Amino acid sequence: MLEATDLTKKYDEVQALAGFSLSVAAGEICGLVGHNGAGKTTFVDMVSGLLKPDSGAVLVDGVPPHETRGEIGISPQHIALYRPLTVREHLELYGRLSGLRRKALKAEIEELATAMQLTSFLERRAGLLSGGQQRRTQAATALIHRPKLLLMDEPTAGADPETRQALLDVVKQRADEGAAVVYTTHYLTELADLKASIAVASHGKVIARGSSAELLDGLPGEVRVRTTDHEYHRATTDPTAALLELIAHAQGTVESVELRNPDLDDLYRSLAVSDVH
Ligand SMILES: Nc1ncnc2c1ncn2[C@@H]1O[C@H](COP(=O)(O)OP(=O)(O)OP(=O)(O)O)[C@@H](O)[C@H]1O
Repeated sequence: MLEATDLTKKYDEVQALAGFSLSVAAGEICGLVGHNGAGKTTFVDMVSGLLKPDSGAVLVDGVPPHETRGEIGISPQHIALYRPLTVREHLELYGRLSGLRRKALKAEIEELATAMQLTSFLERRAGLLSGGQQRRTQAATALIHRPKLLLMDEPTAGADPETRQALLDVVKQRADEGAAVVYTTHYLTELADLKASIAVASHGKVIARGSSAELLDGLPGEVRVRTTDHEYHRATTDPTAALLELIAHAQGTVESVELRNPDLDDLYRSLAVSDVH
């Protein structure tokens, strides 16, 4: 569904994208992670057709993004709502722009408002919504026309747990219905919840790509032993051996033992992508 190949983009002296390639299939949620300034938003803007690459190509369903705008839903990183318009007017506007009319439009608005817990705010102006309500409205404008490609750039930034869960549930449902989703986030646990494949961006390119199981394979987890005297911990790919060794050398009486499998935070650290430009 999405094929991006060797994208480059330079802003004056900053090489924002330096050979960024990423493919996402229909029905797949791709979690795009990476440090601040890695190029995630630049990539999303390119796929949505807002920005032209210096070189490289983007194809959405086989054609360039500007030829298939109606099939793309975008939830930008920064809230971009029209303050005087109500939530319903936003959804009507975005729905109409994509060709939805009358009954079909009304039905989509009702269904999405319920799923995104927006029903009681439908007649409220965007300027009077709380931050979390604005986030949900923003995401809903990307979803209203059931696009084939969903670009969600940190859609849960600053959202409360309930808002976050409602959004994750709708994104999962849309992927189950066949949408390809690019989902950027700094909350790695969300990607486990979404059962997303992972793409790790660093310095303008994708440096690791696969299922989380593939990317976590071989990474060390952690063993912790707490005794009456001390707490011991060790990173290891062989938890049983590490645990026996820690217990053999621990001082005091063992109070608790904890085994932690590697998670996406470990992956992030192992790829050393936490450096900030
Ligand atoms: N309009 C612009 N003009 C100049 N430089 C820019 C512009 N937009 C982005 N950049 C630079 O390009 C690089 C990539 O930025 P981008 O916003 O794509 O990163 P990101 O991965 O989305 O970061 P974050 O996680 O902070 O949102 C950064 O160094 C940024 O400062």
